[in-house]
Amino acid sequence: MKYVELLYNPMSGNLDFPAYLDLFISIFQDVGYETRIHRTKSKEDMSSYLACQDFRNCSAIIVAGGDGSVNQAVNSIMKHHIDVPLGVIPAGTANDFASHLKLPLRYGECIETLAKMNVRNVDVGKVNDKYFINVCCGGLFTNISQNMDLELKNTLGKLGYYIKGVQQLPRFRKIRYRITNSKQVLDDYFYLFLVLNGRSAGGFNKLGADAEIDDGKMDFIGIKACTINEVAILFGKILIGEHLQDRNIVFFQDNKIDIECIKGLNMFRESDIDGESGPEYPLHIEVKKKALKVICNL
Ligand SMILES: Nc1ncnc2c1ncn2[C@@H]1O[C@H](COP(=O)(O)OP(=O)(O)OP(=O)(O)O)[C@@H](O)[C@H]1O
Repeated sequence: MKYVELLYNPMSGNLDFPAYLDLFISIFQDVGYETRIHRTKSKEDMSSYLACQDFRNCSAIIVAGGDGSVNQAVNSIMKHHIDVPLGVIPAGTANDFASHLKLPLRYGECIETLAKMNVRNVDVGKVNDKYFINVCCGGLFTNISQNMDLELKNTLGKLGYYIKGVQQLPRFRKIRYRITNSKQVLDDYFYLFLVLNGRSAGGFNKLGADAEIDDGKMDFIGIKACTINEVAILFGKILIGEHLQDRNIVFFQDNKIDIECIKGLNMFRESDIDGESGPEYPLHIEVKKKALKVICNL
């Protein structure tokens, strides 16, 4: 019998996904699949469960959770060469990857879409020994998702990120990065940088340029150290997706980017990948073109 593996993080988003388990089972049953369910207890549980299962007869691994849960699953799938398509149910606070795949945000519609099993190969980012699906970033704001109180996140959702962001403003510090791409070396002071695989991060859905899911390129967006007034104007432009031309933005696309932190390392020792803590500097970032099979709505 064909089956799909459903892994759900019961702590993601506003904790409502478990009420949809029967709907999930019945939608997949109608198209001929049994469901095997694993309720993940922790990050480690997600990784160790995926590492030790036999997926030979499995038609899809479906993760219900936010970008953090999906990131954990992608890391295991890539590291253990699990050749099974990944499906995502946007049950988290920020669901950037699900948006990138154009999956509906309502659970019922999303499950119906996943059951059509429209599989495509998409790009995955790799930084040092970790994989990311949406974003690898560094500098100011980058640890917001990692450090945010779970209750605040679950009650306020994305608004919680913005509130935390505003709280960080008095800590504005410039950081000197040396950034090497295939054409040039940039050495400058920044507040933060983002390397995007898709277009969105942290719920901001117009951050990157128009990008294809399998074009083998990442967008680098760096916000240069500037005055607080200029930062305010820039954030206004980011909200409407008109920031890439701003003089305080460094923007380029490439498939390999190296980033060294020259000054300011004490405060920002680690990077952030998909809202989880990322590797320490220097960062060697590359695109693994079409390396991941996903169920999408494209
Ligand atoms: N795989 C997991 N299974 C169960 N709990 C987890 C898992 N991963 C993280 N947690 C816990 O769940 C909470 C939310 O984790 P995380 O931020 O990684 O989830 P998420 O899927 O990105 O969802 P959200 O977008 O709501 O944050 C945290 O308290 C974390 O400790």
